[in-house]
Amino acid sequence: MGVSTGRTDILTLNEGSSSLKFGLYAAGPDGVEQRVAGEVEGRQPADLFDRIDAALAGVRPAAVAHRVVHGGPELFDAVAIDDGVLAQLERATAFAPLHGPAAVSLIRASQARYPEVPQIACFDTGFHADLPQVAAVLPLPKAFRAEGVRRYGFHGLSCQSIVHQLGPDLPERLIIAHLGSGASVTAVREGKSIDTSMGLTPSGGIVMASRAGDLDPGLLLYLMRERGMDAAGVEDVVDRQSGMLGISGISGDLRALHVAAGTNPDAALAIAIFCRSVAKQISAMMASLGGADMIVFTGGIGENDAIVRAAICHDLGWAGVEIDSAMTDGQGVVVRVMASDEGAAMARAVFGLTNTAGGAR
Ligand SMILES: Nc1ncnc2c1ncn2[C@@H]1O[C@H](COP(=O)(O)OP(=O)(O)O)[C@@H](O)[C@H]1O
Ligand SMILES: CC(=O)OP(=O)(O)O
Ligand SMILES: [Mg+2]
Repeated sequence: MGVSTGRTDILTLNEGSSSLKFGLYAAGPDGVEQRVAGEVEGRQPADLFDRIDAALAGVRPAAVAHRVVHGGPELFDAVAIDDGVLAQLERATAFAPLHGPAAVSLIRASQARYPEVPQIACFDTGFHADLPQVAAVLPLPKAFRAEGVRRYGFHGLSCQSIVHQLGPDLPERLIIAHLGSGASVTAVREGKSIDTSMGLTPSGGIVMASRAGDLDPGLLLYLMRERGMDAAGVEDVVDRQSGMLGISGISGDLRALHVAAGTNPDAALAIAIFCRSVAKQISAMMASLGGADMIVFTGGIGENDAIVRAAICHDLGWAGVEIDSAMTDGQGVVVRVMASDEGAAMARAVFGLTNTAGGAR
């Protein structure tokens, strides 16, 4: 994989629910360095790879890394995609209907565009693979576990990138609030995930842009029984019509909600419910960790929305959380804002994989 030069050019593709981010990283034994960054709003346009190639300016990647939200019950570590893996990924779309099919079609398109180039899947679930049973096991009949029904947890590449960036500053008890279109909160002890808000699928946990997050299961039964909805109908409601979009009736994007909030009480309510939901989940993670030393806000909202961060921290004042912890005497919980770099986490995983596998040097 061209490692003989000491650097491997890795194209990273990160398809989220609201955007497609790509990057070119030069990876070597001493780490990765980002050379190109790009983002496409929405999802896969027809000319995606023309746009990417234009941004790469003639660089031919030695590997393409794909962020895959869910690998199913067997795939957690970065893996080269062959026909067998692709079949597993297709089966795993059942666990992530909002992300899975698009990821598989992106992999196929990338294989067609770069047929000679290894395609590597990097999983959001990897960081949470070893969740302790008390967090991983869902309170259903035991037989369901055999078919892979468990808490998986997502945004793991984002969490890995935060842990990596913290380096020697990594505290024992860390809570990562990844707040983007999809949003989740993860409890990290000594660099390892010990609990996380999302469950079997990325539909669960905190309130999101258009996803409801955790719901009373009886509500789903109500929709099926009283509204006659089938699985597709329920999925559309809970994944696409709910969350801040559902509450406000206008948008799931906080930038639009802040603009509307002054005159539209439902927009203000959507923001308030989102912030409270995040604060409650952070509190839950404090229970799992026995307190917290640091909270990191990341993701599109976490990195950019100071109003939301302040509202969440206000709700957590009882726990010693202060938004500007640098101003305090160091007794409270440190609050940091950090940029998620899922691409770098993927590039590091791909470089590690190709080296440990003894890939052509
Ligand atoms: N300046 C901002 N203020 C508030 N929210 C923002 C801002 N910039 C981006 N966002 C939010 O971040 C979301 C995108 O976050 P991101 O982590 O990139 O999501 P995803 O990976 O799910 O596509 C947008 O939908 C928007 O709601
Ligand atoms: C797992 C998930 O929800 O991802 P995203 O936030 O990128 O949509
Ligand atoms: Mg994302």
